[in-house]
Amino acid sequence: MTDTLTLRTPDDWHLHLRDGAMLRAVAPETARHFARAIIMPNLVPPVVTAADAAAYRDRIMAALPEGSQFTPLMTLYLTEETDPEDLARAYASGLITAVKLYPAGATTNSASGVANFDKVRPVLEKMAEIGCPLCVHGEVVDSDIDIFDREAVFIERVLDPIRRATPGLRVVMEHITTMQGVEYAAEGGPELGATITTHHLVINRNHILAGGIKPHYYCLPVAKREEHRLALRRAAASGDPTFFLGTDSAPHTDANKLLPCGCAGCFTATNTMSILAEVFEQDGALDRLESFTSLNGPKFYGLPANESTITLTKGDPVAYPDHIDTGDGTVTVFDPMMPLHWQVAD
Ligand SMILES: NC(=O)N[C@@H](CC(=O)O)C(=O)O
Ligand SMILES: [Zn+2]
Ligand SMILES: [Zn+2]
Repeated sequence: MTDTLTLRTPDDWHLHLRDGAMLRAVAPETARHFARAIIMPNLVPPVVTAADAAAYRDRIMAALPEGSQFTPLMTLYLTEETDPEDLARAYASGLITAVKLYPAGATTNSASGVANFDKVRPVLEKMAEIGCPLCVHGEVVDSDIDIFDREAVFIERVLDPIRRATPGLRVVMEHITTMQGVEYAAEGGPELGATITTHHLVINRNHILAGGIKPHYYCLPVAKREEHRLALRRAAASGDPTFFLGTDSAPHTDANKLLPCGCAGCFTATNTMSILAEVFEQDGALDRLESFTSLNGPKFYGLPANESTITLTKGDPVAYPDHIDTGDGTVTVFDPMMPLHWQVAD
C-alpha cells in the first residue's frame, strides 16, 4: 500500500540563494518543490537598495530552470543608512516583500547590519505605517552572553523593546531555536510570526558536538538542548498560524565549512519536504504539515495560498544526493540521520 499526501504547493519563508555559480546550482533545488521563497539579502555586498533588489531578482530569474513557475520574494538588508522612502517605494511597487534585520556581527555576512537600533527608528516607524514586515535574525552579539543564550536575551533586550516602541510593526522571528522563542511568538498576536527551519526540528546541540565536531550541523542560531528542539517540534506541528516553514537553507561550499573557522549554515533545499513529512509523521501530525509549509506563511504575509498542489508518496527509503556540485565547489546536503520514506512525486 502506498500512502499519499497532497498539499498545496509549499513556500519557503527564509531562503539563501547566494549569487553567481552557487545561485545557479541551488535555485533549481528549491524551485523543484516550492512555489515562492523569501530571499535573504545577505550577499557580499548586501542587497540594500531597491535597485539592488531589482538586479538580484533578475539574476535569480535567469538562474531558474526553463519553464519554472518559482517566484522569489525579495527583501532589503536593513542598515543604519537605509532610506525609508526608497524602502517604501520598493514595498509599494511590490518589488520587495519584507526587510531583514541583522544585528551587526550576528551571522554570515552581517557586518553591514544594525549596531545602534536608535538609528533605524525612522525606518521601523515607516515600515509599521506601510505594513512592511521586518524579518529578524534574533541573537545578541555581546561577547559576554553565552552563544546558547543569545536568542533568549535578544527577545528580552532588543525585540520586545522594539515591538513596544513601534506599535503596528509586523515582525517575523526568523529561525527560532528556543522554547523562549516559541513562547514569545505564540503570545505575540497577529503582528508576530516565527519561522522554523527543517534542521532545527531534527538536531540538537549534541549532534554538533558529541563524538566529534560536525561542521555540517553548525548553523546560526546554533542548535540548542533537546528540550528546545522538542518545543520547536510541538510548535511546528501545532497548526498555530504563528509558525511557518523558513528552511534557512544556507549553502556554503564544503571547502568553506570544513575549516578551523568554518561557515555557519545547513543546506536543506534538496530534501526538506521528505524530512518534514517524516518528522510530522513521527509526531502524528501529517494532517498539519500543510498548515506549516503552505498555509500559515501566506496568511501572515497577506498573500493567497498557492492554488497548485504537490503530492508526496510513502515507500521504501528515498534516495537523495549527499551533495550537489556547484561551480564554486561541492555543497553537502543536510543528513537527517534517519531514513526518509516520503518523496515528492514528479
Ligand atoms: N543560518 C546560518 O547559519 N547561516 C546563514 C545566515 C543566517 O540565516 O543567519 C547564511 O547566510 O549562511
Ligand atoms: Zn539568520
Ligand atoms: Zn538564514
